[in-house]
Amino acid sequence: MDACKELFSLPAEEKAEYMDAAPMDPVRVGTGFNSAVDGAKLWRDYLKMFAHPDLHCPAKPANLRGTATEYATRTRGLMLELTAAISESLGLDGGRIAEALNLERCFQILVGNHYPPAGPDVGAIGLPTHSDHGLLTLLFQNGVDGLQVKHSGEWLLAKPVPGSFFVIAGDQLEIVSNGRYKAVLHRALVDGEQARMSFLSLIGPCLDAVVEPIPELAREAPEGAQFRGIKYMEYMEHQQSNRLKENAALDIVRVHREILTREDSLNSYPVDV
Ligand SMILES: O=C(O)CCC(=O)C(=O)O
Ligand SMILES: [Fe+2]
Repeated sequence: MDACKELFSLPAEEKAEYMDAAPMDPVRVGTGFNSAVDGAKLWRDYLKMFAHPDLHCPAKPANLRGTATEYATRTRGLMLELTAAISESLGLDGGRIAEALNLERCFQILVGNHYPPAGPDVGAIGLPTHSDHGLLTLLFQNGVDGLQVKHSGEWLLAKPVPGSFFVIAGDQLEIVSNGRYKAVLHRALVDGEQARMSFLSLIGPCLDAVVEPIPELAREAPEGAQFRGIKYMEYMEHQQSNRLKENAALDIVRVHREILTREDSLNSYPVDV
């Protein structure tokens, strides 16, 4: 987190090469600071770097690469263990999801978010409502709250236990589990006085893997397969490059898809997550 803070405070010319990056470039630095998008002020600086199969990292600050390598390795190990437990919770063999998604070559990304204090600007938000495109995300924050999750139609403040990770289920988990696990809708609010930082490690399937409900789960579900198969890479490109409302990316693969009104699909933020 310190290395990340240092990166955000580097002069703009040191970060410039990563600031013009496109959604699928392996290192991206961005700011939503003070930018008005559809009337909402996004209040966030971020760093994103692909961490697996290959780690891509800005050259500065000098200690970032070492820290990121260790962080990526350890959090990946933990998420693979969680995936095995999830697999068993679905009545499958522990290795079944890892095998179906080729997790040996899983895609992993590290994200650092910095939300400066918003002061009296009550209209500012950190990150609008979305679900994460991957399988699982581990979120760690500095002691300032702001993450909210939607549960039974209500926004609840997620208060991670200090020193622990908060686990977020992503879109690929919803697909592969045939909807038994739901991708969590979440958003980040900003604090009036304190800067908030969050650091995320996300794993997804191998980019070439075609993700679909595990056949055993689809067979035992009365309504059959809830999603059609899609290559994870294509899913991610779709989610990252479109103006989508909340978790509407899942709708492109949903079999019994709800009909979106034109207004619904246009009333959206370009969410860069
Ligand atoms: O900062 C947070 O609490 C949430 C960040 C987040 O959801 C994301 O980067 O995808
Ligand atoms: Fe997220």
